[in-house]
Amino acid sequence: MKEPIVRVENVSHRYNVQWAIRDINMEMPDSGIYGLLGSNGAGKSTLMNILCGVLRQTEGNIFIKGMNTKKNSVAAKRLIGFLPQKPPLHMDLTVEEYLYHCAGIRLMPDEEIPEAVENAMTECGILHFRNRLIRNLSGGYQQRVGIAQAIVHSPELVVFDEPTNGLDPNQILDIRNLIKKIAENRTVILSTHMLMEVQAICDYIFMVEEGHMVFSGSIDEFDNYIIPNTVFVSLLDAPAPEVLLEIPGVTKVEELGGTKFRLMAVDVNDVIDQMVAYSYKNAWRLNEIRVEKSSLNAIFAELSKKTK
Ligand SMILES: Nc1ncnc2c1ncn2[C@@H]1O[C@H](COP(=O)(O)OP(=O)(O)OP(=O)(O)O)[C@@H](O)[C@H]1O
Repeated sequence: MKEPIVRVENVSHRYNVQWAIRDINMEMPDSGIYGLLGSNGAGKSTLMNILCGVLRQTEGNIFIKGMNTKKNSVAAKRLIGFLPQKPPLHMDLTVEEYLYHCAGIRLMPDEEIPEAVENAMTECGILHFRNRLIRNLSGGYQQRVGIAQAIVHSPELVVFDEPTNGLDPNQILDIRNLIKKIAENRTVILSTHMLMEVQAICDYIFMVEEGHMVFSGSIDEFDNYIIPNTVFVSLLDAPAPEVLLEIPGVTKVEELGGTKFRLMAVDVNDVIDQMVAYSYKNAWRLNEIRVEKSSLNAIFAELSKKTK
């Protein structure tokens, strides 16, 4: 059986007396973008730092391609690239000098470094700034350099801790596009407190609240987790709401004004089939019907309440 890229088993961490994360389990079998979502102080950075070997967990184990990071920390770290929340940039070096330095501390063989630095600068769109001091770059380009240092040694797993924090909207879009490109042939873990960010670029979500994992799954599963889907209908010759409530599978009817309704459903697909059939039979003149998904914001608020 193929080893997952990342396996986190019962990991807990305590700073002094206070537990920051408790009994975290995660598995990332393949390439793609895995979002680690949580509000401020939820434990994201603690988990990222442990995953990348910057911090040693109090309890539990982490396996990178089957290697236990406690026992094979150097070999595991070769497979990981990390952009921490505060990028470890050296402002007085040029972009190229800095990336040579980073490739060196990742123990790359000397002869492989020039090509690796060239590739990382090309991938991150900073080739034209190779001779510029990092301090003279904009925030967005400094972040690109931070990303370049995370991929210079061609890691299979790249971990970004809040990579778009503090950037302006255009820079955020640029960095997200770059992360998507990087994830085409690597596994990427991205931590964020922004639901929009997860929605925009992630394939899977892990959500932590107050140190506990409260959800893991795909975006669709996340969306359906707490609040059931609802069906929006518009009928030109609508019956009374009580009549709609009699349709099998409809649990609640909300009037939206005019001849529009929101139907709460046990199974939305089933209710759509029923609604089409009933409308045809009773000549309600169905004008529009569609599934309404709960916003991630609503789910986030519900999940946060659940852990309180
Ligand atoms: N070095 C430390 N010493 C003591 N407590 C810490 C330390 N670092 C983090 N904590 C505490 O651990 C908990 C989790 O913090 P962490 O930074 O991992 O959360 P986070 O989700 O990354 O939040 P943020 O987005 O604000 O960085 C918080 O209660 C925080 O105060």
